[in-house]
Amino acid sequence: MGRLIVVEGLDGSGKATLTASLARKWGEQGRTVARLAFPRYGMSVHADLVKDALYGRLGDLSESVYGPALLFALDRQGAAEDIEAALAENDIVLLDRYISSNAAYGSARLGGPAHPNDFAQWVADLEVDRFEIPRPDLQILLDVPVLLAAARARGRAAGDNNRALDSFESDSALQARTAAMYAELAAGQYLSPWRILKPEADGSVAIPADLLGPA
Ligand SMILES: Nc1ncnc2c1ncn2[C@@H]1O[C@H](COP(=O)(O)OP(=O)(O)OP(=O)(O)O)[C@@H](O)[C@H]1O
Ligand SMILES: Cc1cn([C@H]2C[C@H](O)[C@@H](COP(=O)(O)O)O2)c(=O)[nH]c1=O
Repeated sequence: MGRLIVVEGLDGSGKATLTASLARKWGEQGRTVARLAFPRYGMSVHADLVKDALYGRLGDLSESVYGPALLFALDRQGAAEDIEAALAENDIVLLDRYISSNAAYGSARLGGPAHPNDFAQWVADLEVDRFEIPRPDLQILLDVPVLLAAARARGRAAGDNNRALDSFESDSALQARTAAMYAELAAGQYLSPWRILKPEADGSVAIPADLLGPA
């Protein structure tokens, strides 16, 4: 049975870059790695609907906190069997965003740590207990300063006509509250143990040797 490892962090924090780098390094060690990113745009009707909500194309659903969170969760429920199968066949299943994205962004939309709420528990009850979505073995928080992540997200949007900032990405106060929520979830070991990776002064992220495991 493989390990389910998740990379979490803000929009533009470098999750896709880090997951690619982790997969390459584990592959070089001879480990088999399956990768998946959430939301599964283009693969799941729920992911495509939530994208519509993020770009204001679903009326008042965009203002809802629980509505989009339910769509994100249904996207993962639709992938649960594939994740179980990938765990049976690989050493590592590596995910770019997972259940904690829902907990962090939804709690932040309700006000973040300054307005304590039970949204993260609601997400765990829904996704892990009710939908039986596999629990992660390890979550890695890419703890990049909010302003750096925002600058990268803006830079990517400027260079790619298909990557205009969505309503979460363009809300800098939401991003700051989400960063605080991620810190809280990691400190509380939400759903699994967490590791926190911070960038070096030049923005690069060093992967600790013990995270890669024995060569
Ligand atoms: N260590 C790094 N140094 C410099 N630029 C980086 C680094 N990591 C990522 N970037 C750049 O920042 C941008 C965002 O990176 P990436 O797509 O990996 O982030 P992400 O967290 O997956 O974003 P999102 O969640 O918004 O899709 C990209 O243009 C990428 O090339
Ligand atoms: C999976 C997931 C994502 N979100 C948030 C995080 C982002 O701001 C957007 C879309 O994700 P992307 O990586 O920019 O494509 O949605 C969320 O709130 N809940 C989730 O489960």
